[in-house]
Amino acid sequence: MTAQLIDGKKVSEKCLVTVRECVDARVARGLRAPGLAVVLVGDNPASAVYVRNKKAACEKVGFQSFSYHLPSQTSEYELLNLINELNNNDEIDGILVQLPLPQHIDGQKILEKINPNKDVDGFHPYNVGRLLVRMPLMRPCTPKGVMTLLKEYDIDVKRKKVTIVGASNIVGRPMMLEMLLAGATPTICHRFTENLADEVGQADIVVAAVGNPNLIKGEWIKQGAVVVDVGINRLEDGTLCGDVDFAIAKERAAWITPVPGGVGPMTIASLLENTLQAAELSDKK
Ligand SMILES: Nc1nc2c(c(=O)[nH]1)N[C@@H](CN(C=O)c1ccc(C(=O)N[C@@H](CCC(=O)O)C(=O)O)cc1)CN2
Repeated sequence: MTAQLIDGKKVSEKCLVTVRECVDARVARGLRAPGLAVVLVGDNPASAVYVRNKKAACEKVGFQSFSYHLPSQTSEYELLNLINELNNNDEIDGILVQLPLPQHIDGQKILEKINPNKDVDGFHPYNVGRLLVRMPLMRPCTPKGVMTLLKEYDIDVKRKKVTIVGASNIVGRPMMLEMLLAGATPTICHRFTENLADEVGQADIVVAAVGNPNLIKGEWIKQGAVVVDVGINRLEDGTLCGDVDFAIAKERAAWITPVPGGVGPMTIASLLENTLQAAELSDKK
């Protein structure tokens, strides 16, 4: 079997067109375009690329973007003050603090300072808790993007065994909650999991989100499984690869996401959808 590719770039572009149409309709009704504040602290080169791409995407859909690039020595107190200002600014519907933050800043404290209604990353414990109790509001972007991708390709997750590899707060854990909400039976694997190969081998759907190049061996994949690779790893030669050994996995899977061009672009598409949703919430205030 050779897997069919799940094209995240194509699906993300379709999502952007839909967001653009909603923005145009809002503006035609006399409402303002949604506003997204993008906060970057320090000079992490990968973060700078992601932030640039997020701002470019805002422009494409007609959002107003507000940029805050702060020096790496910015204190936690200064950053908390900025978040407070953004929380109180009525032109700003969504606040995004690019991760990772410099080590001297307590990232969790910063994320918890964001007004949950403006938390377009969906990382605030309020929003994670809402997903847990089946009342999602702002849904974490990467897991939401994965669910959108699967839906777009008519890949039904209900009743399926899903193995998620990686238990991070931003991908693995909310991914498990999304899968549970959608009627799948998720298993989450982490650094203490014994016999990862068996857990992966039993899965109808594998979601890899560890950030470890080729950790998931192609031979582990069950014939006909769906493989979603969230890992984005830059190799020494500058090329990108995922967490799954793509060359072998694609010979066993029915469907597979490439890296790049798979889940990554969906993260940004979900961010824009969440920002639009936040603007609509704020209209109702
Ligand atoms: N505040 C946040 N910080 C981080 C998040 C997040 O969702 N919110 N996720 C990641 C980084 N990230 C978004 O911020 C992100 C990563 C990758 C992509 C993407 O489109 N990747 C491309 C390849 C791009 C490249 O050439 O490097 C792809 O996979 O095709 C978008 C967003 C950590 N921080």
